[in-house]
Amino acid sequence: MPSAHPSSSASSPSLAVIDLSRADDPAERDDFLKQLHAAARDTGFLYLTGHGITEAETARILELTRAFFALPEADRLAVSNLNSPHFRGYTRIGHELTGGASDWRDQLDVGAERPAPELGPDDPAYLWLEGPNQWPAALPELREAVLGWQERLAAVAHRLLRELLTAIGAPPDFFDAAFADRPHLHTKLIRYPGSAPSGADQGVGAHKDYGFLTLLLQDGVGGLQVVRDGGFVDIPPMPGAFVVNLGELLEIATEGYLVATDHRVVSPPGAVERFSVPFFYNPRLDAVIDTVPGEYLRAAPGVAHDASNPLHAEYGRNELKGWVRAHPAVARRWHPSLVQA
Ligand SMILES: O=C(O)CCC(=O)C(=O)O
Ligand SMILES: [Fe+2]
Repeated sequence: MPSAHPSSSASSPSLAVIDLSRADDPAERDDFLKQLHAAARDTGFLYLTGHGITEAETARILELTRAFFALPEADRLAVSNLNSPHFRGYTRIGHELTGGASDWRDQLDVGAERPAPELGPDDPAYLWLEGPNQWPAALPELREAVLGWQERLAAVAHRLLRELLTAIGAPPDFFDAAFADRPHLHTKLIRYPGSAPSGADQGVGAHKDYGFLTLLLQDGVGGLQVVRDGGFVDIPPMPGAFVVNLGELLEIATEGYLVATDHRVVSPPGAVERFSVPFFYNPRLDAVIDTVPGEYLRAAPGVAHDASNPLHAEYGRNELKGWVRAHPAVARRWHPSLVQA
């Protein structure tokens, strides 16, 4: 039974290692589903192997991520997200907020490449989240590489989501319509530039992801932590594995049976840089997520209410909530009506 005790920290928890290739082996399938069910239910976090993404692909995306952040600041600021009503582009270090405090990281937000929507006054504001990306002129190969990566990971996430539904005894195609045509894919290239001069160690503050599934590629530095038994525990990098976690929409859809778990990144020490590339697999913005049917519901506790973080079953609303909270300067510039005075 694969169970990881990753190398770097003696206190690291055992996080399940789920080998997706076992899903296709009739002799292994039942055990695979049992393990996936337990991992999703237990922490909502797991290591995913057997996903079919090659070492060369992951090396390439990390290499380009490093290359992006090595560009002169002027080249990065040329694609600032302040230019984008769609929250796409570059956020400078310290300009993203989580829990009201600055995250000590910079990042490039990318999504599905689509034209800017033409919206009327009655259209939901979350449709602004669709639109074109901003790409750095100084690194022309980034566009094709990131969009290709995003499509590859979407296919893995799609398989995994269907297996997860099967694992809890639900119809595997339950979300297919919600994801059809225009899934809201999102990829972030991130750099954590070491400790903040203030001494604060918030790489990214504790949060839940807003959508369905996150597939995270992290380099070898470490710093990711998840809540467990009331405290934070390290999720060390595991070569060849993605860290997968569940987002708020899966918690809503399963009435709290599956949970979106709080996680954060502690800044690397001193001048050590850490790079990571989370990919967020999300449905159409206008999808309204119904409860997934199944026997499992007998054990579902209901969604936990947190007044500081209202959850919305209309996916676009839930996603927009997150963007406005994390990037208030973009919201103030382009969508002032969404920002409370
Ligand atoms: O960089 C990481 O390891 C995690 C980032 C994360 O949780 C996020 O951006 O939602
Ligand atoms: Fe996250």
